[in-house]
Amino acid sequence: METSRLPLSSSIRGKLISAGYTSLSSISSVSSTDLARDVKITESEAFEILKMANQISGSSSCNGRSSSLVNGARNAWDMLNEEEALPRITTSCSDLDKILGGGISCRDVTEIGGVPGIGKTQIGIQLSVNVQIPREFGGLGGKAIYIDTEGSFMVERALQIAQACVEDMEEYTGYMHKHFKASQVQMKPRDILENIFYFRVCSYTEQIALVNHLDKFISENKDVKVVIVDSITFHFRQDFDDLAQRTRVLSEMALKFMKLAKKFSLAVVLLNQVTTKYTEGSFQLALALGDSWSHSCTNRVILYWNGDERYAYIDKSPSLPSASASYTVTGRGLRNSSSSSKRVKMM
Ligand SMILES: Nc1ncnc2c1ncn2[C@@H]1O[C@H](COP(=O)(O)OP(=O)(O)OP(=O)(O)O)[C@@H](O)[C@H]1O
Repeated sequence: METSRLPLSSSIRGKLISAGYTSLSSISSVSSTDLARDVKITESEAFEILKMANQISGSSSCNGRSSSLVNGARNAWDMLNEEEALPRITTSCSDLDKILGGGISCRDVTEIGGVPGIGKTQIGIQLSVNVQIPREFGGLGGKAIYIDTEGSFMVERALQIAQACVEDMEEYTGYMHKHFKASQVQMKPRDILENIFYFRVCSYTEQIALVNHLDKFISENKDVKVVIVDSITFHFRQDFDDLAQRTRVLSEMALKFMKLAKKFSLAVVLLNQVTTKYTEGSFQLALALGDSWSHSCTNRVILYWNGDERYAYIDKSPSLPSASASYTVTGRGLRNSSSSSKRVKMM
């Protein structure tokens, strides 16, 4: 439930939201001293706000949320079957799909990070095209949301990748027609572009507002099966001085993405930049936003160069083994590179 529903003066509500307390759960999880310090109000005002937030969250959980909790345990066998039946979005690079367990997993938040030019945006565009591959071709027949914080999305590039995707399906159909009766490709590159909902976000406040609005947007556009954020980091690295506040706002945002992924069975892909980190006497590359952020995503894939070749490495996953695979970016999009996957880590 949102902070805006608390019966407070607009100035205090504004202070809470700009300090990153955008939901009742974020308020309920801190002490009155911390809240007073962060929001710059007196401790007795903070105490009153906490009391109000706890009362409202308590009554809303009695009205339904807690009952679903106590209804309780699911059995692990059902969970395993559900997990195995979950659709995955192909990356168009079978080596990469293989180490990802078949592609980018729906119902999860996957972070993909790497140095500039490694191909993060290319992967983002490829996934927003591939999520639309019709079910009869083994795809999801979904739509994509592309949240562009950097201005990197190139519509001409999306068209190229969409054309290649349609051509691949036509080639497959031609082959299948020779041997079986296969369906015709109905989809045109224009349809693919029409099914990418593009949002350009120019500040972190716009980013927070958009993420808060996504639940409603996806409820009205239930075919959305992937949300790409390119990149999650950009505005938060530029405009934030208070690191503790930045961590809190981002953790809240990550939680919202996780909820969306579970509620709508969709994949959330957060593209991230890299930074240098000083450890054990030397500077090393690490994904931006620090260690506390690294707990916010289910899976983490790091992209890196090995000589002239691009590689992807599964850095963190609750279900996939660490592994790396090479990939290449071609005019037609992501594809296998000539060398096969290896188990090496470069970052
Ligand atoms: N049409 C194309 N044909 C072949 N390769 C391409 C094409 N378009 C882009 N690329 C490759 O993709 C690279 C750019 O990748 P991308 O923009 O995804 O990087 P990025 O990781 O998002 O970088 P940044 O962090 O700067 O946004 C180019 O340097 C080029 O190697």
